[in-house]
Formats: sequence, structure tokens, C-alpha cells
Amino acid sequence: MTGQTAPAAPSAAVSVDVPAKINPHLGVGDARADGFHALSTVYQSISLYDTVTVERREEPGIELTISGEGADILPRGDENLAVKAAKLIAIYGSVDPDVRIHLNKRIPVAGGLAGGSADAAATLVACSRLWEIEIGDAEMHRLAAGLGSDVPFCLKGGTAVGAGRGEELTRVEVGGSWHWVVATTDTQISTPECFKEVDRLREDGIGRFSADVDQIVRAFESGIGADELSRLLVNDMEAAAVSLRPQLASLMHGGLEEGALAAHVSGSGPTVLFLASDVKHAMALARRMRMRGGAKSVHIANGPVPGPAA
Ligand SMILES: C[C@](O)(CO)[C@H](O)COP(=O)(O)OP(=O)(O)OC[C@H]1O[C@@H](n2ccc(N)nc2=O)[C@H](O)[C@@H]1O
Ligand SMILES: Nc1ncnc2c1ncn2[C@@H]1O[C@H](COP(=O)(O)OP(=O)(O)OP(=O)(O)O)[C@@H](O)[C@H]1O
Repeated sequence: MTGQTAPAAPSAAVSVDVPAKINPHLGVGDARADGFHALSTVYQSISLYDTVTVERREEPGIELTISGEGADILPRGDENLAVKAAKLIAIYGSVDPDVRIHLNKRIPVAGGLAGGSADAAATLVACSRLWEIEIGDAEMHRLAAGLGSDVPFCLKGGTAVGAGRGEELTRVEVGGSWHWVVATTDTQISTPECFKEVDRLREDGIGRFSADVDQIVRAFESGIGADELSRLLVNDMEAAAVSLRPQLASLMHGGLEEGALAAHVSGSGPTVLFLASDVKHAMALARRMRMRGGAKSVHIANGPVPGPAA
């Protein structure tokens, strides 16, 4: 015995990968009294990932660093959804939120792929592991829903029907996998701006609520071919996104000319998804889209993939 206290072992960092989401069906109803719109959507996670790494720090408070997509433009303070998530789970677990968070972003920012929501979901999971907080599924879902409508889905990933403002989830067991080319643009669309444009167009009689998801849910369950899926994709926000960013129309048209089975605006846009028949087709289509130009970046991705709390 030397009488000396061994230094505390440094706690290991916890890293969590979290996928982007798409909405193969996005039905938008009327604005509710709370300002949110009623949704009838089918979510699917695709293989474009952010990585959230958390580590204890001796000093009080949260230190956030960001690398990759949008590192220079994203908020570093309390407005960052990862910081909000860390604070929320710390309060839930009655621990001090003294943590270093690093976001390695590959999901395009403000592109309709729920990048911020994905980071929030991953931070909830990573911090609960770091701080060894016991939390059940229902409580985790409640915290997630308080951070944003897409966050509960981002926890689970896979494929799910979303109702309410998007936070009421019913899991869908799918019988296949689908391949997409994801084309980002050099503009962004804010989510509330796009919902407002949906309302404005409706006042002019343009667009309606595509409430029924049964057909596409059955199609996913049965592992439908991409050709048939291409006829079932719906996005009630697409006209609004194109109205706000008219250049999307030529990007969509370009992908179809290059052989995509369908062109589909992702969520509130402006990212455009092109459906491919299989992985080989997706690779060839991505190559042609890059040569053609018009997109900021072109990726390939498949879905569904599981989320961090699947
Ligand atoms: C467009 C989607 O990505 C489709 O999955 C989502 O509905 C958006 O989900 P999100 O980014 O998590 O949105 P939130 O952070 O919950 O809300 C941001 C803002 O978008 C608008 N919003 C969002 C969700 C919803 N069902 N109706 C809305 O009108 C509201 O103005 C809200 O203040
Ligand atoms: N960790 C984060 N990553 C990305 N954006 C964040 C983050 N935290 C806060 N934000 C803010 O959220 C805004 C929307 O970014 P995000 O990438 O989530 O958009 P989105 O993909 O269009 O979202 P959604 O599909 O959920 O509507 C950004 O402009 C940014 O200021």
C-alpha cells in the first residue's frame, strides 16, 4: 500500500452512427391549433450517416465541435439540437451535463433529410450510455418528441408510419431494400418556410392532403420492386419546395432523363431523391448525374437501415 489514490480511469468516449430519413409518402393536412400540420407519412432511414461522439469532461458545461457537412454554418450553442438533447437527457438522469460532443456530419444540412433531428436522437442515445442512465423506450420517445417531430423516428430508424405531427409511430416490417441516388443542391429550405408555402398554395386551390398510406405500406411489407414503388411515391410538400426553389424542377427532370425510375423531393426539400432499380443502377445513375452537373453533391444510399435505438 502506498497510500496514493490511483487516478480515475478516463471514461471511454461513446460514438453513435445515425442515419438520415426520407419520406416515401408525405401527406400534409391542415395546420392545427398548435401551429403544427397533421401528417400522414411513411418514414424510411437510408444509409447516409452522421456520427455523434460524446465524452465526459472535467470542466462544467457542454463543449460542441463539428466537422464535415455544414461545420462552418451550424450553431455551436444552445440552438444546436445535439446540445438541447444532451441537456434534456441530463435533466432526466439528474446528472451534470459536463460533456464534450463531436458531430461528424455527412447528412446535408437543411436538406429535408432530418440531419439535425438525427443528431438529436443520436445524442440522446450516446449520453444515456455515457452517463449510464436507465431509460425506457416510452420515456426516450417522449424526450425525443419534445426536441422535434422527426426525432422519435430518427431514434428507431427502419420504416414506420408517422401520424400526429409525425411523432406517433407505427413500425412497418419491410420485405426488401431499395436504392436511391441523393442529389443535394446549393440552396437550403427551412422546414417552417416550406409548410407555410404548402398553406399558401392550398389557399389558391393547389394541392390536397394525401392521407392514405395503406397502399405504400402494403408495398413495403411485400418487398415490392422499385419499378412499382416508383408509382407510389407521394410528397404533398413537393409543389411547395419547387415553388420556393424553381431550379429543383430541372434537377428532377435531369435525373429522369438519365434513367431514374422516379424523382422525389425529400421531405421539405431541397434534396432530391432518385429511385434506382438496384445498386448497380444507382451507381451508374449517380455517375451520370455527376457528369451532367446541376447538383451540389450526389450520393448513393439504400434503405431501410436501423436507427441508433432500434
Ligand atoms: C417535413 C418533415 O421533415 C417530414 O418528416 C417533418 O415534418 C419536419 O419535422 P422537424 O424538422 O422535426 O420539425 P419540428 O422541429 O418539429 O418543427 C419545425 C417547424 O416546422 C413546422 N411543422 C413541423 C412539423 C409538422 N408536422 N408541422 C409543421 O408545421 C412548424 O412550423 C414547426 O415549428
Ligand atoms: N445538429 C444539427 N445539425 C443540423 N442542423 C441543425 C443542428 N442543430 C440545429 N440545426 C438547425 O436546424 C436547421 C435544419 O437543419 P436540418 O439539417 O435538420 O434540416 P432538414 O434536414 O431540412 O430537417 P427536416 O428534414 O427534419 O425538416 C439548420 O438550419 C440548423 O440551423
